[in-house]
Amino acid sequence: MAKLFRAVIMGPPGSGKGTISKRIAHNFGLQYLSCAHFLQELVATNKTEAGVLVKSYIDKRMLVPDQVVTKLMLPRLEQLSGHSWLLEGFPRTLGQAQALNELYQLDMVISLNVPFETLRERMSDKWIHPASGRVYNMTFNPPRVKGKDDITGEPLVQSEIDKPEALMARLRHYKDVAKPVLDLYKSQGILHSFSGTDTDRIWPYMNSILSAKLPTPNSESHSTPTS
Ligand SMILES: Nc1ncnc2c1ncn2[C@H]1C[C@H](O)[C@@H](COP(=O)(O)OP(=O)(O)OP(=O)(O)O)O1
Ligand SMILES: Nc1nc2c(ncn2[C@@H]2O[C@H](COP(=O)(O)OP(=O)(O)O)[C@@H](O)[C@H]2O)c(=O)[nH]1
Repeated sequence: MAKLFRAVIMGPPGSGKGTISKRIAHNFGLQYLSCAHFLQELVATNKTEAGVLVKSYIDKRMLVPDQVVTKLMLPRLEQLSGHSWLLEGFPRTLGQAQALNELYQLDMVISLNVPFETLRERMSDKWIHPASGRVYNMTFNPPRVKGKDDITGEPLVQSEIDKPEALMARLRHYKDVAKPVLDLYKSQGILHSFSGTDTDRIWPYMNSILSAKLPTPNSESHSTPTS
């Protein structure tokens, strides 16, 4: 059996983690797990103590405490044993990275660096379908019908947290929390940073680095799914 590949993608809000993760998962046949989506699903479907606790943090857009999130994510990862995977949004903190390190040897950590001004422009053009989390950008990946989700036809909304002041605060927070995590992965020699203003220009570099490390079950081409 081919060696399993374990990767993590990191980057500030709006840097294209979700967009690029879907391309990687599609091209290389990895299982893609977004921690935020996983937590949101848990909140929606699991009315246990854990679900209620997670909801109390998500409602305030706060980070869920490390012990809580690792206790949920690590068993979820165990369900993916036998698969190569790409994690987005986990680990977010040094504590989470250390907990993950105890169980898995990561092959690669992708870090996206996108200038603030670009993030600000993107976020002012970003629309979401709240129920599914599908994300659109009015220039980069617009919905088929203006203002409507491609799958359900329901209305798209813009979020308060994507407005410039809120974005600036989220960015500052990201930098503080991510720095020790990135330092750890750098010291392990597995950090690959990609800088740029356009996902479509970053992607070919990333694709070629990944192609050297991974077999490609799917072709070079990519679709830009929104779910
Ligand atoms: N690994 C994690 N550890 C703790 N809390 C988390 C983690 N991942 C997500 N959350 C929480 C933080 C928020 O309350 C909520 C949504 O997270 P997320 O969608 O990542 O938004 P965000 O604004 O923090 O970042 P981004 O816009 O980069 O995705 O879930
Ligand atoms: N204009 C533009 N928008 C982009 C580009 N890449 C991603 N986006 C959009 O930027 C927003 C944030 O992207 P997303 O992948 O959700 O970033 P994440 O928050 O890091 O997961 C979404 O609306 C995307 O459609 C790009 O290269 N140019």
